[in-house]
Amino acid sequence: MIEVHDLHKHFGGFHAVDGATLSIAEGSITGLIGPNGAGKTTLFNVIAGVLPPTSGRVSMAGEDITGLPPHELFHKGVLRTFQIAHEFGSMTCRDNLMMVPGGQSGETLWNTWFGRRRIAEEERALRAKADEVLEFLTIEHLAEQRAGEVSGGQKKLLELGRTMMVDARIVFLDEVGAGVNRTLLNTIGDAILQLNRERNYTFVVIEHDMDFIERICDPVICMAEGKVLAEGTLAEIKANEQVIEAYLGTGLKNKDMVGA
Ligand SMILES: Nc1ncnc2c1ncn2[C@@H]1O[C@H](COP(=O)(O)OP(=O)(O)OP(=O)(O)O)[C@@H](O)[C@H]1O
Repeated sequence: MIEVHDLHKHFGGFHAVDGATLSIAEGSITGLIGPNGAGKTTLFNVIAGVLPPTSGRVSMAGEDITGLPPHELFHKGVLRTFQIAHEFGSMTCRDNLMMVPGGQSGETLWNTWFGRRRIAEEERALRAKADEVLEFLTIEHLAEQRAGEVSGGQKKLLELGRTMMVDARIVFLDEVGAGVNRTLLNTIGDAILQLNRERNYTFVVIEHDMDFIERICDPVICMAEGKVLAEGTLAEIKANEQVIEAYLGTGLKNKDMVGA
């Protein structure tokens, strides 16, 4: 579905992504792992149009999408989750979801004056959709709560929920489990699996929690120093000599990987 060919992203003389080549199969939940500083987030940001590549190519279903800005990728169903921005923290969780689709009639002055009924209908439909998403994620009780006041894990669910307000095809999740308690992490895992099975979402997931990766991801791609080291099931990756070497001595955060 997505093919990344010889992708480079340099910051000055530093090669954060250094010739990464990989493919993401349609319908998969692909895990992207690697020690700190391996270039995972940078790779995500380049694929999702947040950063321009230095060189290389990204294509989706054969179409060149290299360097397309996030809003164009959004319309093609390529979504990357973002933390709920500070300025939206004072809006309710429901409103945070309702503002995702964009392009509603209410956004033009003409429609504000003359299209009131249509706007009201669109708002009703959006509100129903947002409530459906909140229910799916088991956080319907937070509909009226300000997004800035819910827990870290609930915010992560809301971030995932934003991708459900539009017809996503592929969703990039960056450390969705960071700082999230086990129960909520299980809810997030359930939601990802369900979206994958029932709505054909393809996911690419950056995560340091190996239990989470093991539960939901196949295949797993391991990066180190800006390159792809190995691809396979988590068991295969864990047994890979190059992977073990890359993880060794990289600090506490990576200890799960080498069983230290
Ligand atoms: N805007 C930037 N300017 C300069 N260097 C950057 C920039 N963004 C990232 N880097 C560097 O690129 C390298 C890769 O960073 P990146 O965040 O992609 O790694 P990562 O694999 O996601 O790491 P982690 O697991 O710790 O989040 C790091 O050494 C980082 O310091």
